[in-house]
Amino acid sequence: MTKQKVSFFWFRRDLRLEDNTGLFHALQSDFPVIPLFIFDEDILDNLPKNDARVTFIYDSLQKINSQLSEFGSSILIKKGKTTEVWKSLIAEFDIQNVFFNKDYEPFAIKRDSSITSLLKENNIESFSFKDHVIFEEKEITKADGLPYTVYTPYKNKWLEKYHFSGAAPEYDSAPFQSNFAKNQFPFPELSEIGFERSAIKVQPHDLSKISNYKETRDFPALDSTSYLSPHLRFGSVSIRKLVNWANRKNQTFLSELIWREFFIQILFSFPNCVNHNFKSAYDGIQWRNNEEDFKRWCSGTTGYPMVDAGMRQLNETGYMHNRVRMVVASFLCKHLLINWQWGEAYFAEKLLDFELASNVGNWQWAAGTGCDAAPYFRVFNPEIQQKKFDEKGEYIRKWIPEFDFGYSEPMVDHAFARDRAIATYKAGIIK
Ligand SMILES: Cc1cc2nc3c(=O)[nH]c(=O)nc-3n(C[C@H](O)[C@H](O)[C@H](O)COP(=O)(O)OP(=O)(O)OC[C@H]3O[C@@H](n4cnc5c(N)ncnc54)[C@H](O)[C@@H]3O)c2cc1C
Repeated sequence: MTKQKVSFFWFRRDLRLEDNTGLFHALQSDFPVIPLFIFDEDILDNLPKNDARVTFIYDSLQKINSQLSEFGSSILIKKGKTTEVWKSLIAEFDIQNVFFNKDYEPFAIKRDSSITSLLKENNIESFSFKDHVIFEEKEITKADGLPYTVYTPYKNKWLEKYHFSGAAPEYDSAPFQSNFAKNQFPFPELSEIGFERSAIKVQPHDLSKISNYKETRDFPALDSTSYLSPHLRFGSVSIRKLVNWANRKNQTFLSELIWREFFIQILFSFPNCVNHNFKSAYDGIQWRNNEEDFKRWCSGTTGYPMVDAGMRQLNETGYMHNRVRMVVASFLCKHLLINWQWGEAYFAEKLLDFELASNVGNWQWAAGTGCDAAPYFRVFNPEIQQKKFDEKGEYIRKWIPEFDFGYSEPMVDHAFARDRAIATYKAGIIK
């Protein structure tokens, strides 16, 4: 029997039907479109069985599947090593085209290049699209064509280009949805993928408090930020819709979305920054890397309430407020003199919104080793940060119930740690 010729749309970090660039183009191809998601064993094998991000991905796919049922279609879910999965799909289906949205992380670039080659060897055309940023790769560069490494000029150029084009185009697939293939693929249980449901949930995003973003965003007890980060990470919201909205509503909020793109373009242009100091002059810093100190930081038992509250919030919920992230990161790198890569790895394991570009970029910013980073001699005082941003101690009490009953002493004196950090950095920076 001859097989039906089909196109595939490969979902990755774009888990939505609406305003999805690659999907919009796939649905206009000459062949019915099979939506696909691959649970990639190369990523999954390193995660705990109850990983909250896997639960979120699973739930997002379920939502997509139920939306697809309205068109008599369904999503094909596979689990395995990506190359092996694609080999078996090529054998099973008569695939004409494959569409997907670009991912700029080094691992993804390598994966996509090898899958594209495999498809080509089998005479299958592949098409990739910009979807999870407004401007990608080399679209925002300095006059000499080199990437920006300082945020403010990057942002100015970004805004100039954005305003010049009016607004980010949005891609409405609705007119083409009859082109989804009419297959009924079984939707697996989470356990069939080898995972368990996590008790930690991704919160829905909330834009209701953004009108006061500038005034409220730094106060963790107000809990007034958008909770968009995991949704942007996995693409359950469209960055184009969001940026167009932010541009009308709040420029400070828009600037934060541009920070996200700044770090994505830094990672694209300087992939080495994942494992190396962005500024190699900082390679000589003699980190203390004390394992007992690291454990106290991880468990939120440093004796500094702002640091401890943040780490407990992270451990319990997979989220931490941005101001507090800055405080805990500075504390790890400066007070404890632990290499930022340890903190980055811990955040990567715990954060629901873990995103390589933003995580590495912000950690290097906090450590002073990054591009456009905080100067090394700026050492946040966790007590002053607490007084400024949680004056009444509401955030702290929420995460440290024992706070009012004789809280433990700081594990290291601030003035001593500050002097030690500055001296160590000074001695380590290669002139
Ligand atoms: C040490 C450290 C590590 C971080 N790791 C991550 C990470 O792995 N993933 C991640 O998405 N963000 C990371 N951030 C940035 C920031 O803390 C989170 O994006 C933010 O707290 C998410 O909450 P929100 O969506 O409510 O933020 P909002 O304040 O509502 O901001 C809206 C969106 O803007 C973007 N944004 C805001 N601040 C930043 C920033 N500093 N850098 C880049 N993008 C930003 C995010 O996409 C965010 O969702 C990190 C920050 C620090 C200091």
